[in-house]
Parts: sequence; C-alpha cells; structure tokens
Amino acid sequence: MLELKGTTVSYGAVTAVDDVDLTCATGEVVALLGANGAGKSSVVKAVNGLVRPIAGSVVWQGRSIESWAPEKIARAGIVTVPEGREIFGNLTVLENLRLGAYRLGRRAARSDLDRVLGYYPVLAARTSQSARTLSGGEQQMLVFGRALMARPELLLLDEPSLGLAPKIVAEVYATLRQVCRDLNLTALVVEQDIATVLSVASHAHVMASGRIRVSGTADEIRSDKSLRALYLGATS
Ligand SMILES: Nc1ncnc2c1ncn2[C@@H]1O[C@H](COP(=O)(O)OP(=O)(O)OP(=O)(O)O)[C@@H](O)[C@H]1O
Repeated sequence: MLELKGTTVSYGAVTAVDDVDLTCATGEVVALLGANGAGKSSVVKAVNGLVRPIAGSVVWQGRSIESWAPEKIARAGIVTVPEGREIFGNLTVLENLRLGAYRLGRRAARSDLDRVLGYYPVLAARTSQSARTLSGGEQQMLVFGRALMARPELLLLDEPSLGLAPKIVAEVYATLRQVCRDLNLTALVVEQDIATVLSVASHAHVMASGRIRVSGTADEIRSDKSLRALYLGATS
C-alpha cells in the first residue's frame, strides 16, 4: 500500500535519507527506529510531502506521490501526527477535533466524533475546555483524536512518546494498538521508545546516517541486542 523505493532526501549538502526502500502493507504497524539525526523524521516528511525527495519514489495505493503537495497527500488519506503535539491552544477540544474532519461531510463527522471520544474518554469530559489547559498526555490524545477524525488510511506518527511520563506513554500506545486493530489502520511510527513501539508494531526498520541498516519483525529486532550498541545509541 505504501512503498518507498530508493528514496533520497537532502537538505543542501546534508543527505538525510539515502536510498531507502520501505513498505507498509495494509493494516500493518511499522516502526522506524534510530538515534537522533538518523533520518527518521525526513522519511516521514518524504511521505507527507513536506520535503520532496531528490531521487527515488513514494508510491501510495499504486500512485507516485513524491511530487504531490502536502494538502493533496493529506486528502488522499495520509495523515500525520507531528512531533511536538501541535494543537490549537485557543480553541476548545471539540473545535480541535472538528478541524481534523476535513475529509468528511458534516453528518459523518458527527458520528466519527462519537467514535473518537469513545477512544479518549478523558477528552469527552473536556470538550468545551480550551486545548491549552490539557496536560501533555491529554494533548497527545487530542492530536491522535484529531488525526482519526480525518479517517486516515495511513497514519504517520512522529515520536508520540516524546516528553510524556512512562505511564502516559503506555496509555497512549494501548489506545493506539486498539485503534489500529479496530480500524485496520496502517501506521508508520517513528519512535525512540523502542520497547513500547515494538509492542505495537509487526515490523521495524533501524536507521543510521540516512540508511536502513537492519529490518525485521518486531520480535527479531527486540531480540537482537547488538542493534542497541550499533545503531540506537543512548535511545535504547
Ligand atoms: N531542515 C533541515 N535543514 C538542514 N538539515 C536538516 C533539516 N532537517 C533535518 N536535517 C538534518 O538531516 C539529518 C536527519 O534529520 P532527521 O530529523 O530526519 O532525523 P531523525 O532521525 O528524525 O532525528 P530526531 O530523532 O532528532 O528528530 C540530520 O543530520 C539533521 O541535522
């Protein structure tokens, strides 16, 4: 369903992603691991259109999208949950969620809202509260909820655990696991919290210096202790 082939991204003289091949099959959660600066976020940006690869292709549902604008890619069902929890702090929880429904008509949006609030009861209790008053974990749930309102076919998640307490990370991932199962969602998850993301993912790729160095099932990656010393630095 998603296939990167020879994808290469550079920022001037810096090659951030170097000849990367990667696929995500329908309904599969794929983890992208690696130390800081390995190129993970740049892979996500090559898929969501925020950067244009200088070589290679990004194929989504049979169509080459590497030269599409980000808006067109989002409308095609590829929805990004960016690093850093970008919420609209002045808007209420409900308004933030409604903003996610850009692919739906009004009636569909209403039923989706009920479904999303069902996954995140803490948000259901705070729909009229301004988003900036939420805790870090609640804000992360809000950006997930907003992404789900777009009825994603492919979810791109960039470090959802960043800055959250371990207990909250566990909650966020438990819901993510449930949502992916219920909706048969395909997801590509960039994460430094390796143990947590491997509990959700079926496959994982380990990046270093812009390249994919190791790929395998979540079990294979989990049991390969040498990976940590070789590629994952202090993040493991
Ligand atoms: N806008 C940019 N301009 C120049 N260089 C950049 C830019 N964005 C990223 N880079 C460089 O590209 C390389 C890969 O960065 P990228 O953010 O993709 O890695 P990452 O694995 O996601 O790291 P992190 O976990 O720190 O976000 C790094 O060397 C980084 O400094």
